Amino acid sequence: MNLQIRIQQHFAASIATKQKALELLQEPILAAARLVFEAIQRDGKILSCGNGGSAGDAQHFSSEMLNRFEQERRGLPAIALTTDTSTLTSIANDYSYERIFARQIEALGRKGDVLLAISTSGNSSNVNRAIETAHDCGMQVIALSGKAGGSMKDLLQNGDVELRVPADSTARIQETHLLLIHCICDLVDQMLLTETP
Ligand SMILES: O=C(CO)[C@@H](O)[C@H](O)[C@H](O)[C@H](O)COP(=O)(O)O
Ligand SMILES: [Zn+2]
Repeated sequence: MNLQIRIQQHFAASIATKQKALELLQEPILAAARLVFEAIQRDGKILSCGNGGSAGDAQHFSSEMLNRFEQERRGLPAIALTTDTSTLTSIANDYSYERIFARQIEALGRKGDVLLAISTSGNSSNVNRAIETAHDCGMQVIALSGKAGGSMKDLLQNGDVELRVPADSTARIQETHLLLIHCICDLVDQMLLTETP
């Protein structure tokens, strides 16, 4: 098989997924950025989590908050719950893998904080436990998902935002999640830069 055709197919599918996402997700992207902005305004923070590629996305987001995105501005409060291997391995070992994020939220989550929960299937039980615990702490949730939304969609409450990418391929969903994250970072920067002191 001509491998160049596969490259062309990957690009075409990625572009088509992003185009469809643009048509469906503009309002929820704006709502997600508002949740992040409002949390920062009330001295809250953003916790983020996900597995595999989505763990990378959780860290990508927190680094853009803590350091910066494209504009010069103060560092913003965010913690990726995916990075501390001592904490992750001890929770998984002493309790269960399902609790690796929830246990950290019990310790760190405060009313007014926001959880960025990332799962392409919506069926990762550790991410879903994190959502339940975030709600117990009085936090709102931004859910980045895909496919049919999985069990994650049934956990969301009023005030949460679901950004479900209209695709079935994990890779296409992940590529679009990163675009959504960059949109949110940019919108938050715009909101911060135009806020009246
Ligand atoms: O990056 C990829 C596949 O592109 C994988 O590492 C993928 O993230 C892992 O299989 C995850 O465990 C999938 O979890 P989820 O997106 O269904 O929550
Ligand atoms: Zn991947």
